[in-house]
Amino acid sequence: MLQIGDKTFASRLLLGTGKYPSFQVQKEAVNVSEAEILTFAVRRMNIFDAKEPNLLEELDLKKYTLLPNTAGAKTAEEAVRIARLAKASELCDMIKVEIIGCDKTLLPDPFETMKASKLLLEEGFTVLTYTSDDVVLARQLEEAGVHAVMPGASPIGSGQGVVNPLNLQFIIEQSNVPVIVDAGIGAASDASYAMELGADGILLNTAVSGAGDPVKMAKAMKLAVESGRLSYEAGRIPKKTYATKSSPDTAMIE
Ligand SMILES: CC(=O)[C@@H](O)[C@H](O)COP(=O)(O)O
Repeated sequence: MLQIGDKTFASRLLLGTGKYPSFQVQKEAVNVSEAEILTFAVRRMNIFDAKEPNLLEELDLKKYTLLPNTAGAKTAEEAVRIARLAKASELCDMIKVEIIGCDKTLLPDPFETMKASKLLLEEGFTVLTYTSDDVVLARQLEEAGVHAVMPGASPIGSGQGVVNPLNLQFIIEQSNVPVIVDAGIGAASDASYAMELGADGILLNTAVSGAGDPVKMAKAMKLAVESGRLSYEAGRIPKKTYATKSSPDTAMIE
């Protein structure tokens, strides 16, 4: 089970809700993924046009935990304002802190991210923080009290998969809070690999919403996260330079 703050989840796949080709496909993909945590950008919520379909209105909120994020914020103050708005809507008291510091790479601003995380912790939020794969920053965020750290596998929407497995491994080894690998996953093998490294969960969006068949990819991601976790728990064999026979040399038929 994945535990974040005081909540536990059977699924270790967290799904983003942006950029699907249609509302129907979005609904089906969410369903097939069996994700229990759905993230959405508070600033992009459809609260203005009652005629437009709105996933949040259709969801069985007993089945899903909503994880609002502060996408669009460039400063801690903006992120805090967005988080308060999400809390006021009574959808959830969890918040994903996401403060972009560079428009080209969409990498997070470490200083504003730390500041916002601390302010929101003081206000009683359950804070999950999107961060780069910086090992020291991840440790300092945990020391500040965040409930989960969310290092990127690679830039948001790039689909490059895990570009720095060593840093992810260091973060995973040092962390006492869940490590959710967030952003950059491109294929099921990327998700499985990150889970095999020991990540506690994966948050992804584009790999599913932008896939040729998003519903099929949602299923693939569900299975990949599960198989990666099983493989991690089972314990992989050590890598060796040279071959080792896989059947014994003894008791051979002459
Ligand atoms: C940090 C961030 O915004 C990510 O959560 C994003 O929503 C998902 O990234 P991908 O679209 O690359 O999966």
